[in-house]
Amino acid sequence: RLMAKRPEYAGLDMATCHVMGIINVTPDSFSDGGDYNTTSDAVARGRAMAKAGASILDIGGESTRPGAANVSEDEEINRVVPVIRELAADGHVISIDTRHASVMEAALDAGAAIINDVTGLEGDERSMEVAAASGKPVMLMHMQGEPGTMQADPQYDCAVLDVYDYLLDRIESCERAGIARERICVDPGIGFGKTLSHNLELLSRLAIFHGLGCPILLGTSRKSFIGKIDPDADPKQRLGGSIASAVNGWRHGVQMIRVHDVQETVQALSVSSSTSMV
Ligand SMILES: Cn1c(SCC(=O)Nc2ccccc2)nc2c(=O)[nH]c(N)nc21
Repeated sequence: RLMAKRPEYAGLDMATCHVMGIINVTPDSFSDGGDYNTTSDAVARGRAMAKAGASILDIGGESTRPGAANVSEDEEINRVVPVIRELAADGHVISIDTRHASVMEAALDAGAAIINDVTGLEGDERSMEVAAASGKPVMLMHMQGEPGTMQADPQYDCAVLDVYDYLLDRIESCERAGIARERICVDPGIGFGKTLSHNLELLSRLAIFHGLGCPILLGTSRKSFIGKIDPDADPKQRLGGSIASAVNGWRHGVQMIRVHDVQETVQALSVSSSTSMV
């Protein structure tokens, strides 16, 4: 009897929903002051997230928020490599959140298992070749414009179909470069060049992206669309909305969810799946 091959991505079973923990290795994310605090705090946070049930730890050294301070590629490397090295040595699955090829190379060398690029491997002309040569899984996210200006006036004919077409184009570009579809994950890029209504359209029609034949990653945690729905909520007061949008993603069959609050999200997904007759 032919055994059905269980869907897999980065060694993870794609028949279930995984939580990806966010680790921003930027001085303002952790205690201000020397790198020692930043590295050791980030490593401790990663270990806690893994213990709380995160399947992947997403490590980034450059904030992509509008108005964020610029970081040199070398500074970005100096921030993320020590953290990746320690957490990869523990055996955790690490994704490197970067749009720079040089940072991808350093992170992969330090043990990163996945490339998470908010520019869909377009932000640096060497990214595609670095990703292809690495043989590692990639995460392709949609962004309209650049982080600094993307929220000025986002325009789409139809946000869902335009994002779908972009992701299909990026997948085909990756395949031409030798990246098999089996090592590609797609992501609609909530908050990256989208108005509130664009974000809500995408969140309510996430299942369409299964048509691309790749696992789907969703990042909604603490994002400003939640603050637009509940204007009183600053980023640290958006757990309810983050959880609700994670469960919505799960309901649409999303396979990975990128969050700050791992334990709470893991619990919400466990209760959601336990209370739904499948
Ligand atoms: C690196 N990265 C980011 S950073 C933006 C962020 O968290 N903003 C934010 C966080 C907290 C509060 C307000 C805004 N978002 C995604 C995503 O949605 N998908 C993938 N694949 N990678 C991503």
